[in-house]
Amino acid sequence: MLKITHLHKTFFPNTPNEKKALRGVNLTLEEGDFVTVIGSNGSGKSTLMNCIAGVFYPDKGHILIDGVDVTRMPEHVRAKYIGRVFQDPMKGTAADMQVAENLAMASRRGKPLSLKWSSQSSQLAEFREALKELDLGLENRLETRIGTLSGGQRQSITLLMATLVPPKLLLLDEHTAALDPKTAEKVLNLTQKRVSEGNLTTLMITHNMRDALRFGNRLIMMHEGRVVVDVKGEQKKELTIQSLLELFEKASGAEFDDPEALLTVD
Ligand SMILES: Nc1ncnc2c1ncn2[C@@H]1O[C@H](COP(=O)(O)OP(=O)(O)OP(=O)(O)O)[C@@H](O)[C@H]1O
Repeated sequence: MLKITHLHKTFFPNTPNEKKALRGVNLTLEEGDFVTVIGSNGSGKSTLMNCIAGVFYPDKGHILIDGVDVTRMPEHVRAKYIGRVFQDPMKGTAADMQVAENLAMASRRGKPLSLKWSSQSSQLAEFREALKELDLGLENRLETRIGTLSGGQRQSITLLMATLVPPKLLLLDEHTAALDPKTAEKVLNLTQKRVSEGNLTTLMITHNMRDALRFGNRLIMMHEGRVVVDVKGEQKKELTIQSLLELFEKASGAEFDDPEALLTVD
């Protein structure tokens, strides 16, 4: 489904500020893989996601989504394959547009771009049903401007929009980090539901090790621009924070003197 080979990305090459963000990432995801991604600050997690989404191109290597080489495909063109939710609840939705208008836009993924949207009652009923699932009382607020909603409500709608037309790949970049714990839990449970119902191939970056262990069928850990730990299936189910730290130390040669300084445990 997703095949990444020898991906390299260096920012400000050949300058005193040179930063090798990706140093040969290899990663293959099977259809339906739900992969949690952890790693210390600056290990390359967001850069990897940005390369996959086409925010910028890698210097070397290839990215294939469902057999299509998207490595140098413009971001707006490959957007038809990808659903994305960012850390910032203000991103991903159009604040000045109504809830229904935002959802209508999302329902047109992969179709020709058009700003025109007609409120077909069948579509409105579909949106109402989908909003009901969120359990946030939004099903009767289709005409509310998104900008007036709370961060948690907005992030839930962004998640809904990212999955309304099932994407080939769902990218979640610390999408609950800016929410209070209770709301974060709700959005994570919604994530789990949407991913398993749609059998969505998903990459979810998190700084929370418990969430990384709790969700998904596979976990990868990045360090200095590489994937250093990749655990799946039964082995993933049996992982504990302690065994994960040991795996990391073995694979990277680095020591976690203070794990909490690198990753949030709670
Ligand atoms: N657009 C950019 N321009 C310049 N440098 C960048 C850019 N994006 C990332 N970097 C640098 O590349 C390195 C990897 O950053 P990246 O954001 O991918 O790490 P991360 O693992 O997502 O970290 P965090 O957990 O802190 O979000 C860092 O040194 C960062 O400063």
